[in-house]
Amino acid sequence: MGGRGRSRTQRRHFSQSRENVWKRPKSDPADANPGADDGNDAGKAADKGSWQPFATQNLVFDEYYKGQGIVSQEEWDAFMECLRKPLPAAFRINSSSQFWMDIRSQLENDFAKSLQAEFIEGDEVEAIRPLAWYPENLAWHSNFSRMQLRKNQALERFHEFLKLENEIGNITRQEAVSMVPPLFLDVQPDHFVLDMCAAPGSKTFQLLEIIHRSTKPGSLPKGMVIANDLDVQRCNLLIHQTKRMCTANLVVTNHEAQQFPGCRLSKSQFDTSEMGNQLGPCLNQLLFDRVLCDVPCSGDGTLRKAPDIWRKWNTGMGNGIHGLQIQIAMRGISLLKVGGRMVYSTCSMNPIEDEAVVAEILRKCGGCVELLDVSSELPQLIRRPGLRKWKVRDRGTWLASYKDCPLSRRGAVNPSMFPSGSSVEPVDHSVELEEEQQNSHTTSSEDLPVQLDKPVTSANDLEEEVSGFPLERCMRIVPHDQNGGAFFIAVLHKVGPLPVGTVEKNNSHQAKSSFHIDGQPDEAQDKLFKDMKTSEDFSANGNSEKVAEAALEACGDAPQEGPLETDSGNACENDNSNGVEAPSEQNDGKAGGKRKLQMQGKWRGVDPVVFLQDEDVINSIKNFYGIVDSFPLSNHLVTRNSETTRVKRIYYVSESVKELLELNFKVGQQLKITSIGLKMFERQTSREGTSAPCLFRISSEGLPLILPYVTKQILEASVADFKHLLQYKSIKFTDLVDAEFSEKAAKLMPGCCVIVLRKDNIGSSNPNLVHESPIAIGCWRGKASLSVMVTALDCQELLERLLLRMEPAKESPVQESKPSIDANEVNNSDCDMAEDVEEIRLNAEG
Ligand SMILES: C[S@@+](CC[C@H](N)C(=O)[O-])C[C@H]1O[C@@H](n2cnc3c(N)ncnc32)[C@H](O)[C@@H]1O
Repeated sequence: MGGRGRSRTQRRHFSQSRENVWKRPKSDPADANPGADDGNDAGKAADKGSWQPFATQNLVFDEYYKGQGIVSQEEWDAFMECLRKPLPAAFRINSSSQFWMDIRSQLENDFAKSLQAEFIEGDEVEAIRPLAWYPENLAWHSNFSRMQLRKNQALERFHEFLKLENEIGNITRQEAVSMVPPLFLDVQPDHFVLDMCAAPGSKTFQLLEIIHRSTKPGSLPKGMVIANDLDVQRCNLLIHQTKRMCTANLVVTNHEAQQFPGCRLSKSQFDTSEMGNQLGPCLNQLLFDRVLCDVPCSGDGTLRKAPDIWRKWNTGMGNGIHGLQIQIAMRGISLLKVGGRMVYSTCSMNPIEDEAVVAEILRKCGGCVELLDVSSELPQLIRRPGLRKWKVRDRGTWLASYKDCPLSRRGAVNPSMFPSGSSVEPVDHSVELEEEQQNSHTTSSEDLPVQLDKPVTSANDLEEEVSGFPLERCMRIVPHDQNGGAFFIAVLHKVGPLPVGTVEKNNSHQAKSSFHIDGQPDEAQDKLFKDMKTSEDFSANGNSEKVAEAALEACGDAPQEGPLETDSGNACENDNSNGVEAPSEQNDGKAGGKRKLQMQGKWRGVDPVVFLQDEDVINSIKNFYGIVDSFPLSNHLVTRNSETTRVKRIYYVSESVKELLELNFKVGQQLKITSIGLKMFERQTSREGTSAPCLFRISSEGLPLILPYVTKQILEASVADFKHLLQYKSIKFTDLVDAEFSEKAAKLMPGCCVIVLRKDNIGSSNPNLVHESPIAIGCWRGKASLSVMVTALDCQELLERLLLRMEPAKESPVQESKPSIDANEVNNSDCDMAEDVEEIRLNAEG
């Protein structure tokens, strides 16, 4: 359980990322979209002021992908027709949720049947179905678009179910194809995993689920996930997403992935005997068993859910980001252990962002990395082999080889974009180049419709290069094969250490070429590049921000919209209670720093990470809740505030994360950590809270982990009392049904306590519902009553789950007699924990 709401700020970010919405065109679509003048209804909007659907045609796009041979000529129409249709909704059941089996059973036994009967009469298409290639029926495809779900009255019950479960954190709405990359990583529970470009976190969530897969309640896996993203606001979305998972094995960082720190101890720092005792053998530097490299890209695989890409799409998008993609991937390879696996993926169909990048990795790594043939893995997933032939298109001209590229364009076109990857012989072209630049008019921009009329080399006239690498082992998922989006995936295996200097060698050329922004005249680009070079902000890789920013708009897995709720708790000690808004210096979007890497201040925009060493605090918590020694607290608790007297939240970190932190301290805090561990304890702020014997309450997020180790302040409740608590939020001791429970509750110390649903009460009649972990909630023992400390939404969900489990008995909490005291009265009059309860209630109300 735990608060799963979203703050107002976050709601704004979410709504800005809405997909498939109708938008008022900023300018006449015909200005930017050749399709608008080409029989495209949408483009013919006579009334510029009216709301128009997105145009779903772009002639440059057509020409480009026909030329690249992404699909055969015979399939072209089916491919395009599918791309123009809205994307059906897909979602995943979070296997870490306590109720995942209940939810799966509800989908299989209830919705799959009722929706089918209601909507698809006589039709063979299923209304909803599990994705055959996803393990254990955990991922689902629905044949309804998000628009249909929102608008169709008859789908209301299903839509409400999706919204509630999504908000609670029991399901995650995620594009089906975006679920694929983590499945090819072969992650094990003891693996150290780096998710290089992780926000908003859909795949991070999957990775965490996998490492937690076989852990028992109350225990933690040996592995960990570091989820990194350049964009601090998107990092906050990721923190929010993953907060729904009870994990102490996650670290969120905010770096340019291509510069991700290696945290390598110098020889002098590395005292073998000391390290041997304190750190695992791999932690003299940061190396990973698995790396997910889901890079920023042009995002044209998401056209179905982000139709504005039709208008924006041009060949410069892919060409412009190719260099950055190589840099990120190469950094990933260098951080990968020998023997480790890296998945490179994009939500773009463009070979320049896909096969060309993979080929360049293989070229640079010179035999130390191999491209794996994974054709036997996930056999039910329909995919196409990667291409070995493709061409480069620059400014409306097809180029088959780098030698065809005019000198003036060699800043923007890179040898690595071509299948052979070969550069021309290194000749000094500076004089020729100067002449060419003087004579040329470089103001025409690429791909604009007017350019289409000029004679260009036809794609078929070119003598194509063919890559010597087995790129057919890459996978391209195309929309019409499975009625989904498009994705590209390559699985790489590091078989030996990289030759020294591999990563740095070619960066300068790529840094410049990746800085190409479509439509910018060469001089302008050069100037921009020079300006950046001289500006303080520019690092060797600073280019990424600009290019990534353009690509960000298009990148997949945009956060989903839905009704929102707030709750406290990301890892920033200074945050306001919503848990999403980072400290003000971090989030100053108005100052233009919206998508910037935060570098200001001593801690570069984030709060310090500090091990909680205050024995008094630790002992008071330990004694109050009777936490047994087998649950180690010392060296596992961290705060984000160096002044222990002002600590608000205490986070629990796994053994692996603890070791990582120790290493990070030793290397001078190279890692910029925005979030770490699991929020376990929170300081009481209400008047009554501060006078309780223990100043810290157990947080909802941390409760499932610590529950088996709590021996004091914990009581078992009958189903009736448990339900009443969820229903009325606060109950006087005298109103509790079970007299023994009432007596015990009155004898608890004032302050936070844990109420566990007595196990034999429910679920026994349903053989599908075998649950190991008990159902428990945090409560507050006040002067004369018990009050729940979970959000209204969580209470609602728990009540519904209990009701479903007890269905054979047809018991309904709503039909039962109400205790004599109303929850509101209790909250106001008894004033138990008034502030906290009020805060929870307000949060729940959004
Ligand atoms: C395709 S999205 C990642 C989606 C994510 N893996 C998921 O499944 O939710 C690409 C991400 O890369 C981030 N990004 C862009 N440039 C970056 C860079 N140089 N280093 C790290 N992240 C970057 C963007 O902020 C964006 O969140």
